[in-house]
Amino acid sequence: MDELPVIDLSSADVAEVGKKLYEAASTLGFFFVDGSGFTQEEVDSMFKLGEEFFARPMDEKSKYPITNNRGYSAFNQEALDVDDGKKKGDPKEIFNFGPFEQSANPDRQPLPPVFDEARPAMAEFTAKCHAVANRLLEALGTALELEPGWFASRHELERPSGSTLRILHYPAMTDVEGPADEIRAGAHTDYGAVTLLFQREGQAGLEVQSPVTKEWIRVPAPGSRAAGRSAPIVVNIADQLSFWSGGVLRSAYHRVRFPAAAQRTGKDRYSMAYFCHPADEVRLEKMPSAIIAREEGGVSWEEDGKGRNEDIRRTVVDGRVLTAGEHLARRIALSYY
Ligand SMILES: O=C(O)CCC(=O)C(=O)O
Ligand SMILES: [Fe+2]
Repeated sequence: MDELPVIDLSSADVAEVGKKLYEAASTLGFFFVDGSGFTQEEVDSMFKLGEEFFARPMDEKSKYPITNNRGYSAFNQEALDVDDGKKKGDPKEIFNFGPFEQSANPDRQPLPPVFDEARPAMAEFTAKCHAVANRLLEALGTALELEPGWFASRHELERPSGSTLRILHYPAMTDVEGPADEIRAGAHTDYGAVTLLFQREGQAGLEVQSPVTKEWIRVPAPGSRAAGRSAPIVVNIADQLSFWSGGVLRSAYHRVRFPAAAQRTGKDRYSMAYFCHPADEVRLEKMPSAIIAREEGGVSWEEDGKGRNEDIRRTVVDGRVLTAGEHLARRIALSYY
C-alpha cells in the first residue's frame, strides 16, 4: 500500500482525520480506510452470498435483468469505459441492489432467493456502508470548513437516490490473447459522491490512474490488520464530489486489469462496491467552502479528462443545472448494451 494512504476512521481526532481525507481526496482521489467498524465476518458473509448467486445457472440469473441500475448484468453487458469506442462490454458479471430502505425504494426490488432470504442482513450491511460514507464525508467537511451536517443532509438514507450496493464477479479466463483481454473493467470514474470498495485478500486487480503522470497504479488487496477489523476498505472520490468542488476533489479514473499470467492461474476475483450517492434532486452546484474557493485553478477535472467523453462532465445542459439523479441517468445510458 506504499502509494495509497491508509486513514484510520476510528481515531477520535476528527479534525486530523478530515485533514488526511482532504489531502488524499485532492491528490489521487483513492485511499484506504481502516477502523470503519466492519468486521471481516460481516464482509465475508456478503461475499458468500455473491459467490452462491453467481454460481447459479444463467437462466436463473437472467430472470433479474438490470433495469434502472438494479439487478443482474451479464458478461459483456456493461462497458465502463465510454471512451474507447470498442462497443464491447466488460468481461465481468454484477448484481446491483437499490436502496433497501423502503421509503427510498417504494417499488421493492425483486431479488433471487439467495439474496431475498438475506434481505435483513443485506439491508443492515448497506445501512452500515451508508453510515461509514457519511462519517467520512462529515470528517472531510471539517477540513473543507463546511457547516456540520452539510454532507449528511444531502445523503439521507430515506430519500430516493442512486445509492447502490454492487457485487462483482470476474471469472478466470484462460484464453487471454492480448493486452485488451487483460482489461476486465474499463477505465471510468464513479457516478456518485464516494465509493467504498471491498476486496478479498490477495485478489488484486484494481488500478487507479495518477491525474499527474497518467500512470496506472496497482491497488493491493491486503488482509485484516487488527483482530476484529475487516481488511482496509478502498475509498474513491466520485463525480459528485468533483462537481461540488470544481474539480479540487478528484473523481479518480480506475479500472480492473489482470495480467495474462494471473488469469492463467484460473482464479476468479470477487469484489463489492457501495456507491454512495446524494439524494436524486441534489443539484450539481459548488459547495460553500472557502477552502475550495482558494484551491480552485489548479489542475482541473476538465483538464484531467481531456480527450475523454466531455458529455459526462457537464453540470449544465440547455442552461439548466443538472441534478445528481440526472447525472446518474446520463452515465448509465452510456454504459450498457
Ligand atoms: O471490481 C473492482 O475492484 C472495481 C469495480 C468498479 O470500479 C465499479 O464497479 O465501479
Ligand atoms: Fe468504479
